[in-house]
Amino acid sequence: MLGLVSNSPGLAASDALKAAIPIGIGLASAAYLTMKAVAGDGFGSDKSIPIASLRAGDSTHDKEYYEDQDAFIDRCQSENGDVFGIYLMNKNQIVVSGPMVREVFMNEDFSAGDSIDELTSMRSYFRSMTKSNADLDNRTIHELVRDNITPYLPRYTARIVLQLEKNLDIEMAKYEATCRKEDGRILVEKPITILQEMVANAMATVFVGPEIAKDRHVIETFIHAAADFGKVLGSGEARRHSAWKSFLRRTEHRIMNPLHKHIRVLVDASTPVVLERRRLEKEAEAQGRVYERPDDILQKLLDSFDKYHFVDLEDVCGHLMILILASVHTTTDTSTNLLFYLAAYPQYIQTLYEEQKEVLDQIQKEREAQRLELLAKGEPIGDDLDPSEDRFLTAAAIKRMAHMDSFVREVFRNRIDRLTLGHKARKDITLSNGMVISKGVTAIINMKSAHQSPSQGEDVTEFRPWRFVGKSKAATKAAADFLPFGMGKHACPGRFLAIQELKTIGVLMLSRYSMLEIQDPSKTTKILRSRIGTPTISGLIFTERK
Ligand code: HEM
Repeated sequence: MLGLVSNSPGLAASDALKAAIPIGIGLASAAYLTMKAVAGDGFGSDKSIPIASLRAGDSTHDKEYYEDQDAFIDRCQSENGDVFGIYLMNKNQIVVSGPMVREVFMNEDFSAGDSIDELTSMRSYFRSMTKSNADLDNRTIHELVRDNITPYLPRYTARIVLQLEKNLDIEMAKYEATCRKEDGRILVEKPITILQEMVANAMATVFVGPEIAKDRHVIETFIHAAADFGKVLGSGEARRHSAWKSFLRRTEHRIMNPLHKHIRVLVDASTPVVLERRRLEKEAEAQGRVYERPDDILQKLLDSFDKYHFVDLEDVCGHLMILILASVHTTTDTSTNLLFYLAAYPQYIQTLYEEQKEVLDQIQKEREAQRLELLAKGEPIGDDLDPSEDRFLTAAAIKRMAHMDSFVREVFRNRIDRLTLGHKARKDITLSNGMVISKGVTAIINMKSAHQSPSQGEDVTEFRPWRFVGKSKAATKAAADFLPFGMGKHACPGRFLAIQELKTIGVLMLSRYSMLEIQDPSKTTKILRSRIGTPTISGLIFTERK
């Protein structure tokens, strides 16, 4: 979900605002504007919450924040403590830091959905894509992932890995043919295009099954839906619209939702397949056989049609579309970013490569031992112990790669926006320090306070990829010290799939390439700290493993 919102760069909102504010504001008028912001709208009535001062010449906090997020937060926190007001992204918000972060995530009267909707009117789009489950706080989308993807992940893994591998080879072959440099070095100017193909194909094979995923239109939908959506979501100005304009905008969304054409693609591609599945099921029933159900999310949703109150196939595809929006772009973006981290820190590649060899060696030995034991007992060796599969990247193998897991977690820790995941108060809420966040006000999370707290270990401002090895801190563990997936009841249910894909992509890349280099090293810092959804601004050079 995050990616959808972040598609709209934060600066665009401040740019829009800048246009409305006279240039050349001095210290005095800046102070006036701060006061106006406080009194005018949104901070609420609790005067004990301090408002961060504005830098001389600034009319909002956007510029200072985006110039150096860490320095901005350090200044504000040292001047105001853990809870303070800021004017960012066209909006008055209360920054919540440290131990109180947990209180925001765990209190159901704070709503991340309300906050995103205020910025983007996203819900009106979603409502126009589905025919059921219109209730604001409906948990269906969460449950679809929790109940139909996560528990079956080990079963889906073989298909996901195969698809990632296949598309990596197809895409790299294109570059090898046209962009091969000397010494086995291959320049890829837009690495995200490789990851788009890999992730879209892997997600499609699980979401709609291999047959429907063969349809190129379906893959294009998986790749482009989030970007098309991002274009119409806007950058936050919607919130400033009058009630009348907001109404018009919502009506427009219902009629001109660009995602309707993507839903049509899914419906058209899946209709014949679903009909054929029905026919085969009936045939099996008539012959007294057990129908072997296809193993994909579409089938699982059809099997639970009544449970989820679906209306028809179009409705099912609308729900699938929301899952696509939540999953494909976020995973594509973060896996592309992972490659840039591998390129920026080449000194860690050998350890990661050795780890994958060691894990696969170990699994091969264990399977050999199991086969020998069965032989010794005179028992048959099943297909599950087929020696040709000894070195497959199974879910269990990927799970054992502790260094890769720690690397991925550290990438998230390092990259994350320092202020994000706003939650809007649905009523006046008193924090444990006695401060009250008023109804309608957004509490925004100080990620720096969570991700750079002393509990993270040494050198918290540095990238230390083995920070979490040997600790019980898996990259999937959503908690107060790791918040890229949120935490609590609404924590991203797709994180298990996302992390598994990210680790697999890292493993596959390093099994084929011994080194990655950033084509334009001057962009390194900017890329490593880029927001989810921002375009990659440099190519990557891949060196083939000999
Ligand atoms: C790297 C990839 C991903 C990132 C960074 C990410 C991040 C997030 C975040 C921050 C939230 C909001 C959590 C909160 O409100 O506390 C969220 C919610 C959600 N995500 Fe993800 N996500 C990713 C991948 C996925 C995938 C692969 C799926 C589906 C297969 C998915 C499905 C969802 C859903 C359904 C929600 C809404 C949960 C709710 O409101 O209860 N996400 N995600």
